[in-house]
Amino acid sequence: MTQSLTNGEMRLPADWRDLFALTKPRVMSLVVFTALCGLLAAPGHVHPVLGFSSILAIALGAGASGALNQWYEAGLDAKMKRTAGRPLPAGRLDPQTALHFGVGLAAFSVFLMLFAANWQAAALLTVSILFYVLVYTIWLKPRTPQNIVIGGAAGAFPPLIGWVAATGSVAPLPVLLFLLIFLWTPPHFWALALFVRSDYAAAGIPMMPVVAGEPSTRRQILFYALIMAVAAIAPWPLGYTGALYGWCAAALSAVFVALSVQVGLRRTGEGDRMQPEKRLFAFSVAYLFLLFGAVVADHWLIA
Ligand code: HEM
Ligand SMILES: CC(C)=CCC/C(C)=C/CC/C(C)=C/COP(=O)(O)OP(=O)(O)O
Repeated sequence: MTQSLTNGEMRLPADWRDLFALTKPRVMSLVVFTALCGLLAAPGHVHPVLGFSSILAIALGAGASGALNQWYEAGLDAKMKRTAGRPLPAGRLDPQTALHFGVGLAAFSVFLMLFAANWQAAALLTVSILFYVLVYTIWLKPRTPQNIVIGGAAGAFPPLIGWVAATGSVAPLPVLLFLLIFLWTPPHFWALALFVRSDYAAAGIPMMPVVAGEPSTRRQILFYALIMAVAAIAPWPLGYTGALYGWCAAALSAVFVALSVQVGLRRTGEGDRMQPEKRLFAFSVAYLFLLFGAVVADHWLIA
């Protein structure tokens, strides 16, 4: 494998870039950020090297689960416009390499966590990887439109894992943060599913807009956004965070709910370019980045 120079810029050889793409780096950036915030918001002091290694373990574990997800779904991904260009359906990577990469990285991430932090964090990391790959990808996703409601729990684990890596135990605040991501996932994903519905229909994946239709999906987005807002603000009145977090959570959640009302009260997006749905999807990502940033800022202000 040689490195190639393109336009004067050093680029990774194609196969390394494909392995990297297999880890879903853009999606996992938010997973890793929420994990880092969980670790930084925990009480006590974590040695920087051990803290860094713990977050690296979560990044590698999340990446491994993304790779295994793509290995299992290569056939489905080939049927959808959004995913047809991924390394496996596009034929740039062979399935066996992807499988070995995913399993090897998953095992390495759990051992790294075991050495860098504690067995509790390593156990939680194992559960999240298995949850995403076995419970969500293999079991629920092809069977039920509730797939992301239940399976989405996998994506809610990282801040809890970060906290447990730092402290060795669970506490109310990271459990509330788990609940927040759990309730955030349906509006995050269904906003996107509304505008790529035909992709999922073509691949025969029973996502909510395909099975229950648009109006029902819109109502459910609004429902989850409302209870998510309550869960987001709750740590403040319950005394687990201060007012800085509280006001940030209230302001950000107000915008999230306002965008969800726009999506929720629309009859149909057909005939236009689904602008409100795209706005909600984009904001959902910014929302979680900012909210978790606020958890850490609030913690440092109080500490
Ligand atoms: C089962 C739960 C979830 C499902 C089904 C889901 C699905 C998706 C899909 C299909 C995309 C489109 C872009 C792509 O394919 O790369 C996406 C984007 C994204 N998701 Fe999720 N997601 C889920 C949970 C999460 C969680 C828990 C996080 C992080 C905490 C997250 C963070 C992101 C980010 C940051 C993007 C934007 C990536 C970009 O900029 O392209 N997602 N999600
Ligand atoms: C620590 C750890 C293991 C974290 C896992 C984090 C996790 C479960 C994130 C879920 C986010 C994600 C990539 C969803 C994509 O759904 P999809 O696979 O249905 O999307 P696709 O249609 O793009 O393949």
